[in-house]
Amino acid sequence: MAPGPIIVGAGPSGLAVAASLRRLSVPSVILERSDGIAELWRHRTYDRLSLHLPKAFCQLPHLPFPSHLPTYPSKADFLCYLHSYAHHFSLHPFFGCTVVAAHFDPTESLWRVTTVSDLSLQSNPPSQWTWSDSLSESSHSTSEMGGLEVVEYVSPWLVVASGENAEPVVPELNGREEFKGSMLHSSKYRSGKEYKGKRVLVVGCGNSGMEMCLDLCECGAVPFMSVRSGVHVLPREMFGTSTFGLAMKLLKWLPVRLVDRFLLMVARMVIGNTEKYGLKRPEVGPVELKNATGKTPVLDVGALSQIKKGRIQIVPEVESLTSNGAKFVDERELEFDSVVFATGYKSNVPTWLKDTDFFSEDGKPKTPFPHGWKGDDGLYSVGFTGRGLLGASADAIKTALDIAESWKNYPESKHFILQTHPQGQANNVE
Ligand SMILES: Cc1cc2nc3c(=O)[nH]c(=O)nc-3n(C[C@H](O)[C@H](O)[C@H](O)COP(=O)(O)OP(=O)(O)OC[C@H]3O[C@@H](n4cnc5c(N)ncnc54)[C@H](O)[C@@H]3O)c2cc1C
Ligand SMILES: NC(=O)C1=CN([C@@H]2O[C@H](COP(=O)(O)OP(=O)(O)OC[C@H]3O[C@@H](n4cnc5c(N)ncnc54)[C@H](OP(=O)(O)O)[C@@H]3O)[C@@H](O)[C@H]2O)C=CC1
Ligand SMILES: O=C(O)C(=O)Cc1c[nH]c2ccccc12
Repeated sequence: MAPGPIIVGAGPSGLAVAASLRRLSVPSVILERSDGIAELWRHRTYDRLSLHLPKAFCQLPHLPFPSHLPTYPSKADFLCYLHSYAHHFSLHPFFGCTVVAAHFDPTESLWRVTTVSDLSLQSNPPSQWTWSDSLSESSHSTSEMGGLEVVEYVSPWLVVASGENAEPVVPELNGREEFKGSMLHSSKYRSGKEYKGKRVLVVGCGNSGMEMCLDLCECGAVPFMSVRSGVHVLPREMFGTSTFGLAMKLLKWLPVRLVDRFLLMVARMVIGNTEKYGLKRPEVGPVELKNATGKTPVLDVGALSQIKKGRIQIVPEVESLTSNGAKFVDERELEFDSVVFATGYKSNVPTWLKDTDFFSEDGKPKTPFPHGWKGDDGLYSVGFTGRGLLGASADAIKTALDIAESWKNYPESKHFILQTHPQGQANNVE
């Protein structure tokens, strides 16, 4: 029996909800598949990554970024902040614990969460802990599975914080097996240094595709960017302030469509007509599209000027890969040394969360923002709003307040307090 809510994922969302709970004196258990916090940011992002939104829009609840950090902190700055956040709130996730199944047990009104634990990733395997309650002993069942251990955790509350970007999406292009060069997803791309002098096809023109093309360019490679349905490119800043911040301010007073018209008008003045370079704009405006589909506008950090100079070449949708390159839907055929798929990510919730219709097939809550954070029977989702870290923080605060209320009313006899945890792992409240 977990000593409080079970949180799946130790990314920014999981840490934010655990910290918010801790401030309300509610202990929690964070289950994380990786060997440390924020696996996406540590292991699945390119070297030159920095926040595209000003730090004020990316900080987690109850602890601002240090003032000495630049407006757009680097990946290293952000990771440093997340580590100090976990330290500040004494959060100790259980690492190496992949949640493989979770379901609500209506007879006991409890969530049963099955994990496969990779002991090599854990400094402190959960099975070493002792629990104060007799019930907890009976329900904390473990069994060995080769080098792995299967552990079931049980709690009245389950917080899904496994992320919208949990798994890479790679399209099943015709001819994939024939292509002889290297192929990888953007989550495996680190730097353009490895591609000096190479012709690289980047499939996808979101923030990842754009920035990797820029990186390739700066490292002496020859990038081509394949654009399928189009993209809104906006300058990162307008009138000396961040475009995102300005849009947020305008949205307080004006309808979305008017804000979009304003952003597109200023964007045209600042960066020109992007359609001229093969970057078709979607019919729907950038904010409306983000709200409706989660598709993020690109905030330009330099790629556009390389596109204008012809150093990043725009190509249409890929029709198929060939042994030494790709064919495009306009029948052109070009040679490439490597293909990088900047084709986005998906949630993995449908693979492990069973018997609930709270999440849809794409692994995100069915109920639209801002109401998608709370399901039935003590189920919560944090970080699935399509609104980045700002949305995750808002979810975390609401979730923690709601759980704290129900925790208060939960019979004292059922508060299972983890008495000893030799290496001090759980987010226990003294
Ligand atoms: C390249 C990139 C740059 C971004 N930049 C920004 C930005 O500048 N600003 C912004 O607001 N947003 C940005 N985002 C959006 C991003 O989603 C958020 O920054 C943030 O990482 C979301 O936090 P999260 O905790 O919800 O998800 P994640 O960071 O993905 O964390 C989820 C955690 O859950 C773990 N997990 C997943 N499945 C399981 C499982 N079954 N069992 C156990 N653990 C599991 C993962 O290992 C991971 O540690 C960016 C995204 C990407 C890909
Ligand atoms: N510093 C920052 O703030 C950064 C933030 N991010 C964020 O990370 C998240 C993921 O971004 P990203 O990795 O760019 O992914 P996105 O989902 O934003 O973009 C995916 C791109 O791949 C294209 N695509 C998908 N499938 C195919 C296919 N089968 N054939 C051709 N093209 C395809 C999409 O085109 P189509 O529109 O046609 O589907 C789109 O251009 C976003 O929220 C983004 O904002 C990423 C990088 C930096
Ligand atoms: O990365 C995301 O999906 C975010 O929500 C943060 C973000 C990065 N670039 C943006 C541009 C417009 C709106 C949000 C973002």
